[in-house]
Amino acid sequence: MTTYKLLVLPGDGIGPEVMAEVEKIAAFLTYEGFVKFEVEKGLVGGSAYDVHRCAISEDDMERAQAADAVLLAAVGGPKWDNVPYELRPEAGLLRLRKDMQLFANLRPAICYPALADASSLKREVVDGLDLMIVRELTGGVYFGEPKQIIDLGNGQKRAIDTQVYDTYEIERIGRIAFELARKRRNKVTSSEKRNVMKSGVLWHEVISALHVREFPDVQLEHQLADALGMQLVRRPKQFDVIVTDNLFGDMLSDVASMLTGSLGMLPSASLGERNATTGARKALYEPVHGSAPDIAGKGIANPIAMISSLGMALRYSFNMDDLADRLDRSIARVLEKGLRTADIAGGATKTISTSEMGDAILEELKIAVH
Ligand SMILES: NC(=O)c1ccc[n+]([C@@H]2O[C@H](COP(=O)([O-])OP(=O)(O)OC[C@H]3O[C@@H](n4cnc5c(N)ncnc54)[C@H](O)[C@@H]3O)[C@@H](O)[C@H]2O)c1
Ligand SMILES: CC(C)[C@H](C(=O)O)[C@@H](O)C(=O)O
Ligand SMILES: [Mg+2]
Repeated sequence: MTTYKLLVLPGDGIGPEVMAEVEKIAAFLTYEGFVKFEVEKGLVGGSAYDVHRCAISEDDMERAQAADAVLLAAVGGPKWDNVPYELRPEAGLLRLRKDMQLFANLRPAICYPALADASSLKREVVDGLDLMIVRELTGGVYFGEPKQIIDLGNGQKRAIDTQVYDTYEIERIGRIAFELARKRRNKVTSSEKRNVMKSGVLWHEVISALHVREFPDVQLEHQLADALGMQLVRRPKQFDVIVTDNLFGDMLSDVASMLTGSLGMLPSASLGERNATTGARKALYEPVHGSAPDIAGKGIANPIAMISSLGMALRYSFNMDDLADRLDRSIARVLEKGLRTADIAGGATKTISTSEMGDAILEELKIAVH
C-alpha cells in the first residue's frame, strides 16, 4: 500500500479544535488499513509567528513542498493585529499557495437536505443546491505588484494594489472549470467585471476562446461579478461551476457558504498542475472559514468544513473516491439524525460540541466502511 505524506497545520483560533477531529478520522482510516498516512505536524500563522517570528518557517515550507497533501485549518486572530504586515498570520497561508503554485481553488457549496432550514434563505431556494466555485488562487490583486502605501508628503498617503492576470493563468483555471463541469452538469459560469477592469476584459476573452477551442460541448455563460453575487442569493440552483478570479472567488465563496447553512460547512481544495509523468500534483486542503476568534477556545466550532476537506484530499490527492463518498454520506447521516453544532442549530435547542460532532461522524463512518 502506498504511504502518503500528510503535513498537518492546525494554525490558530478554532484551527486546532477542528483539526483534532480530522486527526481522529485519519487515525481511524490508517488503523483500519484503508490508507497509510505518514503524518507530520507543523506551524503556520500566528502560532508560527509566536515560535519562529515568521508566519511559516523554511523548514515547514520544505515539508509542505515534499508532502503528498497539506491539511491546514485556519490562521489569524486579533492577538497578531499589530505584527508587521509581511509577518502577519495570513502571509503564511499566502506563501504556501504561491510557492506551491496552487492556482486552482475548488470550493464546493452543497446544501445537505437536513440543513435546508438552517440557511438564511428559504428552503426551496437552497434545497438540493450543489455548486462548485473554482477560484484562481495565485494571481490577481492578491499578488500583483506594486502593492504598497506611499507617503505623499502633504499629509496624504496613497494605497496601491494591482490586479494582474496573464493569458496562461486564465487559461489554466478555465480548463480546470470546464473539465470539472464535464463530470457534473456541464455548465460553466465565468465571472469578472469587464465593464470596469482590463483584467475582466482579458478574462472574458480568454475563457470564451478556450470554450470554442477545447470545450464547445460545455454550456458557457458570463455574469458580471456583482450581478453574480445577487444571483447567488436569488436563484443559486442555476449554477453548476462558477469560475472567477482570486478576490471575487474569495467573496463569492463566503456568500455561497450561507446557502449551505454556515461558513462552518464549506471545505476547499487548492491544487497545482499535474506532473505529466507521475500524475501527482501539489495540494493543500483547508476549510473556507477562518480562525473564528469570536468562538475560539469554547469547543463549539463546527468541524464539518475541516472534515470535508479531508474528504476532498481522499478524492483529489489519494484517488479514493469511494471512501470520500462514504465520509460525505456519514456527515449527511449525522445531520439527518438532527445533531447540530451551534452555527447550524436553526431553531434546535440542543446543540453538540466540536468533538461530539467529530465523534458522531466517526461512528457513522465506522458503519459506512464495514
Ligand atoms: N483559510 C484561513 O486560514 C482563513 C480564512 C478566512 C479568514 N481567516 C482569518 O481568520 C480571522 C478571522 O476572520 P473572520 O472573523 O472575518 O472570518 P471567520 O471565517 O474566522 O469567521 C466569520 C464568522 O463565521 C463563524 N465561523 C467560522 N468558522 C466557523 C466554524 N467552523 N464553526 C462555527 N462558526 C464558524 C465565526 O464564528 C464568525 O462569526 C482573520 O484573521 C482572517 O484573516 C483565515
Ligand atoms: C485568510 C485569507 C488570506 C484568505 C483569502 O483571502 O484567501 C481567506 O479569506 C480564504 O478565503 O481562504
Ligand atoms: Mg475568504
